[in-house]
Amino acid sequence: MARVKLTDVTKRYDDVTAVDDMNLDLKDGEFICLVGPSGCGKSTTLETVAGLTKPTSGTITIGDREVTNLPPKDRGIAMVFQNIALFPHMDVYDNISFGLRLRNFPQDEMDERVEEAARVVRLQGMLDRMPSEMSGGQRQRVAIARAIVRDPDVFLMDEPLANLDAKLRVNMRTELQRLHKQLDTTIIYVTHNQAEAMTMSDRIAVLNRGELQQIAPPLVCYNQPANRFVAGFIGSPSMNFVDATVGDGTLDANGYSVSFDTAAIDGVTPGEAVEFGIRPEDLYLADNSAEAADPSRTFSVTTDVLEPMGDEIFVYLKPILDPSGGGGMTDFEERQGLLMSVDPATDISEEEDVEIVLDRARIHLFDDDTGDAISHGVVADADLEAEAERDEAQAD
Ligand SMILES: Nc1ncnc2c1ncn2[C@@H]1O[C@H](COP(=O)(O)OP(=O)(O)OP(=O)(O)O)[C@@H](O)[C@H]1O
Repeated sequence: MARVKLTDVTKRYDDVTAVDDMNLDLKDGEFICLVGPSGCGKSTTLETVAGLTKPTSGTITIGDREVTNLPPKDRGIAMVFQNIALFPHMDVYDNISFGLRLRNFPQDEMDERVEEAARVVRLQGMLDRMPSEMSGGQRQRVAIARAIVRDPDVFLMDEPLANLDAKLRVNMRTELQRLHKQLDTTIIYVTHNQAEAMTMSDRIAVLNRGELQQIAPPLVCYNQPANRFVAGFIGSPSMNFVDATVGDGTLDANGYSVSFDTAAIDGVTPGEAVEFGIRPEDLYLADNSAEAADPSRTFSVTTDVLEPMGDEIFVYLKPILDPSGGGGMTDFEERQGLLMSVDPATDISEEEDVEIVLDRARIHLFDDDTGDAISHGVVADADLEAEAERDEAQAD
């Protein structure tokens, strides 16, 4: 295992900046996922570490060696790609040991390494099988074993599970986590799959347009996104965003006000336009009259389409209208309504008028211009206490 460091790495292709001034510092043994929309520079970043692409500027260090100008074979890395290219005419043993044979490894050491790698990926007893006699998942494990035998300091994986069916993907995900624990190797892993990134990584690096947006443990990216982009990208379904104005101790959107401790947040002033974000699971149906009677906490909405997902129901809400009746159409109305996720046992139907509550401790505020996060879940203590008292009184 080895520390991997990218310092000011930029990669340009003619007029495209694929990677823009990337700085990453990965600890020994860390599992990092690179995520972001298509074309954001994930693969290019990985290729610069692999030595398959030379950065336009910047340096790359693996362990204590600068490798920026070294060929791939001298970097102590092994790669596993999406399209596993096993040699069809070779059995599993020969496929796994291919790289070692090229390096003229002695037979007994080669046997030992292949056996060990096969054990780690649970392919013992299959060494004389041909690739055509194996399932997609088994073939993928051969590809991983081929990387393991090289005993690399760093594994680079580019969508290694992308071609597998959903069930196998989940199995392989746990296999990779086990492998990481067992080998204790630094892994840089490119994926489109959020579940993979959330479950496997020590930290997620979120990229957009070649730029690093945030690198942090999965739950930090989820709960404290650095900016609106990360907030919208991490989490499925996506966070709801609403244009709002900062009031005096309130957050106002479309004629509604939520009491909000604006004084506790640095850098926002009354009258300022902000964007607030709330995740679908942080919206609730008002289920007691104390909540419903408190206009600072509830909104009257009409349900639109319902999507029962098995473990939850996605409830699309029609856009909220200004309760004063004034104002008419607003830009909020032209936007999509909010999405709420509720328990599958909830008694709810389409076209139903409901009162919803939003969990104020889970509101994210973003700068309207830069998209940078201003705050996450700031609620005045006094408000929370008052709410708790009302809820308690209601319960009695
Ligand atoms: N060899 C190349 N020549 C020119 N442009 C390239 C080359 N390789 C990548 N690019 C461009 O660089 C940008 C980043 O590409 P990259 O493949 O790194 O993105 P990615 O995040 O891995 O995308 P995906 O998720 O679709 O695989 C894209 O705009 C792409 O078109």
